[in-house]
Amino acid sequence: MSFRSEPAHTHGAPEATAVLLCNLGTPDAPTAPALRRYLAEFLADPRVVEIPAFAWKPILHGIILRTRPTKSAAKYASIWMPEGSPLRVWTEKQAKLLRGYLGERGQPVAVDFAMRYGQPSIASRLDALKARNTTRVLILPLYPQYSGTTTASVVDAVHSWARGVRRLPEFRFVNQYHDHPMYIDALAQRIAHHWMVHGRPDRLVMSFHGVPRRTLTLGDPYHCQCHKTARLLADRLGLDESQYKVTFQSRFGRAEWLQPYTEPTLHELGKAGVKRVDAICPGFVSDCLETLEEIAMEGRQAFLNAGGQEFRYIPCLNDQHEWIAALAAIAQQHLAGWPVPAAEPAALKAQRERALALGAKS
Ligand SMILES: C=CC1=C(C)c2cc3[nH]c(cc4nc(cc5[nH]c(cc1n2)c(C)c5CCC(=O)O)C(CCC(=O)O)=C4C)c(C)c3C=C
Ligand SMILES: [Fe+2]
Ligand SMILES: [Fe+2]
Repeated sequence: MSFRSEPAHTHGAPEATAVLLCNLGTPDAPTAPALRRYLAEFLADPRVVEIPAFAWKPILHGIILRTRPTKSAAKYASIWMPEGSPLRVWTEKQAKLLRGYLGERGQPVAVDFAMRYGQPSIASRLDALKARNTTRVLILPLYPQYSGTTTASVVDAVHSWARGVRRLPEFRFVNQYHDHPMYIDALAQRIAHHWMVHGRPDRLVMSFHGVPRRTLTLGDPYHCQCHKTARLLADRLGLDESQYKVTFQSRFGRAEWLQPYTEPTLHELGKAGVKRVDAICPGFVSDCLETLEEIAMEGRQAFLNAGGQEFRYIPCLNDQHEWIAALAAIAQQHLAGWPVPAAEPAALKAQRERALALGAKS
């Protein structure tokens, strides 16, 4: 192990605080080679696929990475935006907007974003922050519900960057905010606004990304946190249990995942004569393949093909004002009490002179 040589600390250079928004990641292009690169990194993470490497690697490289990239690329092509992958476009926009909302004791807080898989990597953004003399970094995963498969994997990436660095910044990590009142409020307002325009459905389906069921029995709080988010949101909207349903989507592989599964549920609702369904994905804060293709396209078809009459997908929080305000509050709550270095003597002198000019007693 060797640590990089680094420039000596530049005395007098302002030390900075930064918030790094971390999302899952996405391919660079809707093409099979880009998907192969992305999925190879993603699916090799032992946090994501908990199968011993000797058993998993032959399946990943021999089967999955030969077949899935072409199929997935076509799906990505159907949702790609002129500026790029929706997940990246929205995450970048959230970072840009959040920059305008944050300020700490007169010190500006830098805001950047990174992806756990693909680009811009967490390591590359931490390098950039360090080069700007950032000495405090708040890691804010864009996952409201904690899961070992996602949140903990972001922490792993930060630690693996840290292993090669001589002079480390201080870190703080946001673990979860599934019940944060401003997050719940932003979701409620999203839905209420949608209902003001389109009217209320017969059933609101709240679909969360799934994880293997085994992780629940092994102690992952994800399932409970999804249900708590849903219950708080339903309370806030005045829905009783017959008016909404919590489901889990995106099952991968043959093992059992959290149930009930989203698509079969939509099919059953259509078959049971439920006429109108709205779907929202409260665990995703940025629209992406899993929401725009799997729910808004495939989910809609499942419901309509089974006899349902109207299906509306309610978009993610994306760049909604209430959501960025919630992110700012979450960041500020975690930045609170973080000691910042005493002001430079020159700044203190200028401050004193301003105070004297304003009539303060010396
Ligand atoms: C293989 C197991 C997977 C686990 C466990 C998993 C957990 C998990 N994922 C998200 C959020 C997202 N996942 C997305 C895509 C995606 N997820 C998996 C697999 C697992 N996810 C795959 C193979 C893919 C790739 C898409 C495909 O080929 O079908 C995305 C969208 C990314 C995008 O580019 O749009 C998100 C977001 C969470 C929150 C989570 C656990 C809680
Ligand atoms: Fe996923
Ligand atoms: Fe999917």
